[in-house]
Amino acid sequence: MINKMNVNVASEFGELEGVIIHTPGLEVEEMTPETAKRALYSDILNLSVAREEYTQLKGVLSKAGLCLEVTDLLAEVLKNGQIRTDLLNEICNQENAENIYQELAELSPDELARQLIQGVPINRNNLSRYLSNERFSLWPLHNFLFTRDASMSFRDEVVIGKMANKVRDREATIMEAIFNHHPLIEAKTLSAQKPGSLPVGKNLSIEGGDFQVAREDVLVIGTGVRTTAAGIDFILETIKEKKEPIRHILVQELPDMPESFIHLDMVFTFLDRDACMVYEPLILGTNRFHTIHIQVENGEVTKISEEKNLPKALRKLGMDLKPIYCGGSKDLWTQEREQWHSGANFFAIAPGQIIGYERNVYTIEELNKQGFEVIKAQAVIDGKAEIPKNGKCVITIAGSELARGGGGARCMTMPFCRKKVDW
Ligand SMILES: NC(=O)NCCC[C@H](N)C(=O)O
Repeated sequence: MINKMNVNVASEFGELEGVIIHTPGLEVEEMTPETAKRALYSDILNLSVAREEYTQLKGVLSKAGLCLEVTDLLAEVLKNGQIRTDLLNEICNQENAENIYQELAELSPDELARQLIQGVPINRNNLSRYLSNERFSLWPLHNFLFTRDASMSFRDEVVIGKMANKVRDREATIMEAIFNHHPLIEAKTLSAQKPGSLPVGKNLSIEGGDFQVAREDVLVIGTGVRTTAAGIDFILETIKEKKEPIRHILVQELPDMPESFIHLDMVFTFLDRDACMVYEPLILGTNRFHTIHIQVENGEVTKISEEKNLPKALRKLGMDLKPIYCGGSKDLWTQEREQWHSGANFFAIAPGQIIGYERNVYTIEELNKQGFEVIKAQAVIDGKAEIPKNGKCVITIAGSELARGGGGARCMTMPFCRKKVDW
């Protein structure tokens, strides 16, 4: 019997207590080279290889804290008749699929959860549907293995994302239902899909890959193709409402192209109290992508100003982080190659204890030079290696196939509870 857990995330690396993941299912293969772009993939995946790799991530996470699967959480929530009706109504309305409401309403909670994630094949029972080029009435959620993006924990709240692309909208709707109704998790939700009366602009979108909790009072948020200025203004308005003595938002602009720059966590992740991973050309190099500091005091924006770069801005706020270079520091080509395959995307299970792809060998070598012991995930899972009690380490997972989906360890994890960091 697991006790109810309160959402509590005030850092990127406090010891992990609870995390939500999604083991990839049939949905990741439901695309062709032609439709991969619409599915937000740059290549097509092989499910059995991806699952085998994912098992390593899950194995390590399960040793660190409570590791919950979206499908199980959703199926639990769907056992309640009223919640199920409301959620189905919302999804069918959102996706113009009212015609399948009844057939979905009759499914068992487990089967409904599966279909809401893996997609509902089109029933070709009239001429329009018979001739349709579409394969599904409800699209498979190809990207749900990246549980990071549809919702984000911040202190005792969960912000429900407003996804930049329609193909990911249902992920956010499902996460909202889970956080609002699952008996195991106590959370306050705040939906960017439904900003209500908050004065925010048009084109609001915000995704978890851009949202990082540096400290209780400091957020770092990327803006680019996935998170808009209006998305960050939404967060700003909610912070203003709290009227706390002081809060900071550091904003990092991101390039639109190539697609490996979609989120901030593809170029910058926190590793420890004193270290961060950076894609140097964007985070430290001279470029036209600004770093902006928004200061909020007692419910008012008191200052918006430009900073030299993220590590310098964080240093001014008392967080002195040594930047470690994705791809190593010698060769720009290597940096570009490893950044493309999520080489900067690390997930911390505790201060200085991080998970990343073993395929990014130059990045792993650089971490090792900076004092991180390299440990293979399989060795941890098989009990042949221990995660050191207090030492720094990088636990490497296989990721040749997973990386083709466009994300790494941070993208594949949605932490909802971490221990307080002893700063
Ligand atoms: N935080 C992340 O960077 N998530 C990776 C998301 C990849 C997914 N194919 C997408 O384009 O949304």
